[in-house]
Amino acid sequence: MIDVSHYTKRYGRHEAVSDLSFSVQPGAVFGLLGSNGAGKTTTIRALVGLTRPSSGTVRVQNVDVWREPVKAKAAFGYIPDRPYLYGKLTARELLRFVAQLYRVPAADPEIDRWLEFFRLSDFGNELIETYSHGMRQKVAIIAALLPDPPVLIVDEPMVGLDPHAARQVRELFRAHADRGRTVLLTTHSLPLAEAVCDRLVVLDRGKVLGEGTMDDLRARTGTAAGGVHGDSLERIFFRLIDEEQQEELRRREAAPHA
Ligand SMILES: Nc1ncnc2c1ncn2[C@@H]1O[C@H](COP(=O)(O)OP(=O)(O)OP(=O)(O)O)[C@@H](O)[C@H]1O
Repeated sequence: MIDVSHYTKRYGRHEAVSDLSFSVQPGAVFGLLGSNGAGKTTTIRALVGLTRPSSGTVRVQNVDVWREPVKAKAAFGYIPDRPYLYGKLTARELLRFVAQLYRVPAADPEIDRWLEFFRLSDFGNELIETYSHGMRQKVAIIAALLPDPPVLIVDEPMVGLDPHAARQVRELFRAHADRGRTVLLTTHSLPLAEAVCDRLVVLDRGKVLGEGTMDDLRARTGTAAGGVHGDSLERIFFRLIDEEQQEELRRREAAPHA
């Protein structure tokens, strides 16, 4: 599970994320949505131990990421938006290295299976520096999933993937959660979020505009309920952003010199 409690991140006087709280239970895919600069990557970086919170706590599998980083990091796989992979290793070498770090038993057949799954078998012994962007992204996804982590944290997973791979990855995330694991992802793809996420939080300029299931968000925004027949996430998303902009306008009119 993932637990974010009153998380705030400040850069100088700028508050990138303000008092964000949410939790994700095993078996669920949770989507973190928002406009550019909303604070999605900042939140993910706190959760994976890369950017220290200004206040609040972030926990993975009941372990505080900033108090017990090694224990927390053993519990999650992380797919960054711009993965760094060792270019002078082949995909097989890199994946064996990951398997050793995470003590994955009998990893070689598993690595072969993953390479085959992503149509990379013919390239498994080529240096990663020769790979296309999408091929690197696939290797990063395999590296995160190879240890079968209880928690998977994903920042913008679909960038650079072809439509076939994008569908595979979408199904992988769903299947991972359906096996009792926890998945958190950020994405700008509203159709992806709508297809795989059980719950969502919509952020804008560091603040939560809405949180819950699709039907919770429909109720919150007054859009039409009704499961798959209800209003789309796109409509809900724009309604939330629109409401926030009108609210901002009212605040400015009330205090023009603030
Ligand atoms: N290292 C940093 N120093 C100063 N400000 C930063 C830093 N990293 C992020 N920010 C600021 O924090 C805010 C949130 O950025 P973040 O990268 O989390 O947004 P995002 O929701 O992931 O956006 P995008 O969809 O564009 O990737 C932005 O205003 C950004 O300028």
